[in-house]
Amino acid sequence: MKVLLTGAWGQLGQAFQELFEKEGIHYCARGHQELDITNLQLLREAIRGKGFTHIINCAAFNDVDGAEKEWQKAYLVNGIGVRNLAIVAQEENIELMHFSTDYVFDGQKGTPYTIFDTPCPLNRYGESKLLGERLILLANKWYLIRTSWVFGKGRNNFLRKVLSWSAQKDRLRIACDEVSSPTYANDLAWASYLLLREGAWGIYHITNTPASRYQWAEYFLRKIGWKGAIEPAQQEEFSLPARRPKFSVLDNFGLKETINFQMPSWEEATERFIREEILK
Ligand SMILES: NC(=O)C1=CN([C@@H]2O[C@H](COP(=O)(O)OP(=O)(O)OC[C@H]3O[C@@H](n4cnc5c(N)ncnc54)[C@H](OP(=O)(O)O)[C@@H]3O)[C@@H](O)[C@H]2O)C=CC1
Ligand SMILES: Cc1cn([C@H]2C[C@H](O)[C@@H](COP(=O)(O)OP(=O)(O)O[C@H]3O[C@@H](C)C(=O)[C@@H](O)[C@H]3O)O2)c(=O)[nH]c1=O
Repeated sequence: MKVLLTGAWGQLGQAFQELFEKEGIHYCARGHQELDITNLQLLREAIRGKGFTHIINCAAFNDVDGAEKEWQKAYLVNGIGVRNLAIVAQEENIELMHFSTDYVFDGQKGTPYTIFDTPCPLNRYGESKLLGERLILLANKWYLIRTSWVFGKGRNNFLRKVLSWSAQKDRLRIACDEVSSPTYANDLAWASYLLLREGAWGIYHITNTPASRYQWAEYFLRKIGWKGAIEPAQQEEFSLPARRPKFSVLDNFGLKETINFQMPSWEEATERFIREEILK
């Protein structure tokens, strides 16, 4: 196995790097500066004849509010970029793994979304990720993994935001009507790697267990010993540019059935995150 990792310095990219170091997997990590997935010519030069067996694409435009205005940027990275990777993977007979989001769903279903359900995004970011879902099909052997509320190394995840709000205020208002599943990047990388090792291409949902933003933030802040007040709030209160689904829990059906691995609970994953990233 020889893996090309794109978007290698994001949360998930770093989780894969750590995992591959531990497992002794031969890999090549390329960040945005070194390899821009929106440039097909550059991709061909970087991949052709290098002996890669797998590409894992962790590159993405993840600014959900920003994508409302900069939708072309989002479509380019999350759509066209994935198409480029699919073309080269197809040309070179390389397996392609890619990640999508719960935000391809509108949240209206009321029960967890399975891999059978039909996407219907509420915002531009969701549209751009759905475009990527369609274009990855150009590759011969693809793994499409939807996940949600990813947290790991780096500054840009919900818990990091909560942490910085908690340093500035002694009273926080957190949405209790927004429910999905927090997903620790290390758990996601591990389960994805097991799929890769199994050679089980196809579509998957991989998340930790469900929680509201409020439950998650409260658990985290109490575990780190924050003494301020946390009040339940409604999503509408925040008047953010992008609409977000209120209930976008993904059902992991198909994962355990394939690799016999059960994703850990969000509580346990959050505790590990605190030990590994916050208190280190
Ligand atoms: N974060 C989340 O909550 C969720 C993420 N996902 C998906 O999971 C995957 C991993 O997400 P995560 O690790 O959190 O993402 P991050 O935002 O942490 O990392 C994305 C990385 O992609 C890089 N990148 C951006 N544009 C390009 C480009 N044109 N070419 C190459 N690299 C580029 C960024 O570099 P730079 O910063 O330098 O631009 C960044 O390092 C993505 O597909 C994402 O959409 C799905 C659900 C939830
Ligand atoms: C400002 C504020 C927001 N919120 C809540 C409401 C709001 O919907 C939510 C937004 O948090 P974030 O900006 O971290 O969420 P967002 O960036 O939309 O998170 C999403 O990112 C993309 C990449 C995904 O794919 C999704 O799975 C999901 O993780 O935070 C509060 O609870 N209190 C506050 O004071």
